[in-house]
Formats: sequence, C-alpha cells, structure tokens
Amino acid sequence: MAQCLAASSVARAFLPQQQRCSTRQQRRMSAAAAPGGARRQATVCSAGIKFAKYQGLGNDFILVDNRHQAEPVISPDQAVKLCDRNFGIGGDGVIFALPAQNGTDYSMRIFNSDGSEPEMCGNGIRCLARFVADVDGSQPRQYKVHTLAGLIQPALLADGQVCVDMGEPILKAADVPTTLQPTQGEAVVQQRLSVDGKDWLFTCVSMGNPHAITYGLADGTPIKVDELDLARIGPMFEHNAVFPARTNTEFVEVLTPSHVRMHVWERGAGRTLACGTGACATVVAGVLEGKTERKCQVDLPGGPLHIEWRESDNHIYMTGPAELVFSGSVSV
Ligand SMILES: N[C@@H](CCC[C@H](N)C(=O)O)C(=O)O
Repeated sequence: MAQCLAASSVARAFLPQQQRCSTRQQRRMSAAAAPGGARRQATVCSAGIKFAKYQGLGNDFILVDNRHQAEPVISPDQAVKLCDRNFGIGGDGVIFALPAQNGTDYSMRIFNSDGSEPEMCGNGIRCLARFVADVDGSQPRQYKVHTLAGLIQPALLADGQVCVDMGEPILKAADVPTTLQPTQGEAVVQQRLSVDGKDWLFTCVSMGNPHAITYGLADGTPIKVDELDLARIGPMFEHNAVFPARTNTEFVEVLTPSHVRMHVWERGAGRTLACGTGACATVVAGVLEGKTERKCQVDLPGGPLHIEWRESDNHIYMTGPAELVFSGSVSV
C-alpha cells in the first residue's frame, strides 16, 4: 500500500511528490499560506496520502502535513493499520501538523499505534519541528506549537539537535491522573504499588500525558533495566486500576545523579526505543526522590536525551535528535 521513496531529504523526496499530484488528481487538495509567505499544497491526492517517516532515538512516527484543514486526514483506525510493522508503514504513532491555534505557529496531534490519542509526545514534537522546517525550507526555526497538553516550544539547534521547552510538570495526583494516595503535598512520590507479586515504589508525573516512574522496590532493591520482562509486566502497569487514563511506565536505573538508564512501556504503543515525555518525567521523579540532579542524561534503548528541569521557571527542557527516515505516499 505504501509507495516509499528512498530519500535523504524531504526537499528531494516529499516536495517533488507533492507537485506530482495534478489538479485533476486531487481529491481534497487545497492551498494554505505557510510562514514566510510560501504556498503549501495539501496532503491528499489520488496517489494517496503523502507522509514522511521520522524517528527520534528510534521512537518512530509517520508525519502528515495536515495544515490545510483542522481535522486529521487519517482516522484512528487507519493510523493503527499504517503503524503496523508488517502490513503497514510501521511506526509508534501518526503525527499531524495542523493549523495554528491560540496564537501559535502550528498545532500537533498524534495517534498512538493502538489508535488512542495522547496529549503530547516529546520525541514526536522534535520530529514535527524538523518535518515542518524540511517541508517549508524556511525560517523560523523556533516554533510555538499548540498541543492537547498546551503550548510546547521546539527550537532547531545549529548542531542538528532539537531543544524543546516542554513546559511545567503536573504533580497533583488527581490531574496526572492517579488514584494512588499523595505522599508529598498533593504529589505521589515513592508510593507503593503491588504488581506481579512485588511492591514497587512509584512517583507519578504528568507532562500533559501520564507517567508512573519507578526507581526500585519498597524493600530497597534498585531497578536493573536489562533484567525486566517489559512485554509481560508492562501491560500490568498500563492497565492498572490506579491509573484511570492508563499510564506510560518508566523503569529507571541510576548510574550517577546526572546520568540514568530508563526503559519504557508506553501507553498505547508498548515497548518503544525512547520516550521524550517519559525522560522528562523520569528526571522530575528523580529530583523529587533525591536520586538525580536537575540536569541529567537519560539513556534510552535508542540513545541519550539531555533533560533539564530548570529551577528559575519550573520548565523542563529536552534536547535530542530528530531525523528523516524516508517519505512516500500511501492509500488508506
Ligand atoms: N513516545 C512519546 C509519547 C507518546 C504518547 C504516549 N504513548 C501516551 O499515550 O501518552 C514521547 O516521546 O513522549
């Protein structure tokens, strides 16, 4: 179903293909003004829906330029099919660049590979910033993006990395949300949760989307990330009744206070190679538990993210890569 063009840049592959969709072929084609005055054509024509696949540390997404209309051109059910690694393009989610809202440059929405819609995606928003910059080939290189988690601000750095102002963490238990009892004010920090015959200690943090982070068991046993059977235990946390909106679950091993290893079981996507919001939540939990410093490198299976929870503004800053894999068109 996918016509994939091997390509080293969106400028070489994505844009020429857009141009190949003639007026007669268009099913739902419109034009919209892009920043800098450039005219942009929509994503859908008879050749299918144009996409570009990006990855941030192996957390991979199908990106769709949906800035011509407010509603995503792909449904959650179609997203499930496209994300299938055998019968589709393959991906941890489908991300849409959408028209601006609330004074921002663009909006972003994402469907997980199971078709559910999360509020935010950290690796995804780095990919979105790189995608929009590649498609438009123009300034600005700093964006204000409206998400279901509020305003998020990615900036492309000269060295190719993307730094994202992820906003403030949410710690109030009811807002994470979790029904675990708060232990520090309204926050759930190192609270016990019995799963799979063990008592785990969990800190709960929302980055717009919910995260439950464990650095170890109640008996003092630290996490060894390589020893976890995530495929077996991950769903027991994701679907636990104490997380009414389900949860992303992070398992963390401390190397030094400024360097940890983290493996993640994502809500709606399962085991992934990296989770940006999860890395941010990991450092917030590490600071609250007295295990990490505010500036901390988080090593994920797909590579490192650099996280800072800044004291001056209470915002979290995440820096990491975002790269094009290939682009093409697909019929759904
Ligand atoms: N991988 C993402 C998180 C994507 C959303 C998550 N699965 C959820 O349902 O909350 C990231 O990099 O943050």
